[in-house]
Amino acid sequence: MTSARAIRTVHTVAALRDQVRQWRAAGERVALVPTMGALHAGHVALMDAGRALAQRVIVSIFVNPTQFAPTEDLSRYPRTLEADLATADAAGVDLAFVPDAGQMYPEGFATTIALTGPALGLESDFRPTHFAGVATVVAKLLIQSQPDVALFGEKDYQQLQVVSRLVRDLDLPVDIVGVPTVREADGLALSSRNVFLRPEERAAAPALHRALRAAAAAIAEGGDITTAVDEARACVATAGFQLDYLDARHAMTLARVTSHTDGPIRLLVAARIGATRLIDNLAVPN
Ligand SMILES: Nc1ncnc2c1ncn2[C@@H]1O[C@H](COP(=O)(O)OP(=O)(O)OP(=O)(O)O)[C@@H](O)[C@H]1O
Ligand SMILES: CC(C)(CO)[C@@H](O)C(=O)[O-]
Ligand code: BAL
Repeated sequence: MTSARAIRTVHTVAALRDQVRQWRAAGERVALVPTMGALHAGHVALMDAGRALAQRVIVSIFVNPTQFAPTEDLSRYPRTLEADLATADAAGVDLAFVPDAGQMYPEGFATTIALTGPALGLESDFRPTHFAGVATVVAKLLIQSQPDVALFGEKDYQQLQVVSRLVRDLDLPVDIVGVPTVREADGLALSSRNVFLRPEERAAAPALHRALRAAAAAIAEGGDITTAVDEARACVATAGFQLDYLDARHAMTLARVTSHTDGPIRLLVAARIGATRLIDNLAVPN
């Protein structure tokens, strides 16, 4: 026997706003979890964190076309709406906002957010239009739903820094909360794109996390940062990846670091294996 779902699904900004207005009138705090669907345990961790911080949790599910370049995987991005609604419902989410592209980008749409700071380099060297698309859609989602708090995964670490900067710079009245990366037992970061990995690629994939862990440990023990980064790059390549980048950066500004005194350090990597591009990152312990 299947029980009825408690989650409500809306497709329009008007219906979303109406629901949020009612919650606010009742004095309830609202959390937003923005996603592109194909939900997994990483997304559920964001929903759980939202539940702990607010009485009401909204998940948005929208595969945002403007953050994909024409050459990227927009058309094959996994779309599993029915399963996603069941997952969100089981996680205690109150509302799923599932707009279509016409709702988010009506005829004549002509506005994009321009970024510098943490958006420069790393992902932007390989996906130059990506963060403008992310920042614009995230700003829209925050303005549409006006949550008290919005949850983002550390898995997309540069995105988290870009969104945190965006909210400060545009005075958006919302707390941005980062949630630690959820991993498979072998260390691979959960990601919607992991479904594309062929068995031999899946077997090789934990090398990303292993390489970051080894480099983080070496740097934490006082080892030379450039040497540790070079060794990690070599490990990733040996495992069969083509490296886009692997670098040591300041944990908040994402400026390049070369010395232990340059601030809290984060290691970030993006690499391709077969037809799949994976990203990961790790803090260097102080
Ligand atoms: N393993 C994870 N742990 C914690 N948060 C995660 C994890 N994977 C994704 N998230 C977060 O979930 C939110 C929605 O991400 P998204 O829908 O793009 O899923 P994804 O698994 O990151 O997919 P993709 O394969 O596109 O990177 C983002 O804030 C992202 O950082
Ligand atoms: C934040 C986001 C939902 C914007 O489309 C997306 O970039 C993602 O899923 O990380
Ligand atoms: N999680 C980031 C979404 C993207 O790669 O477009």
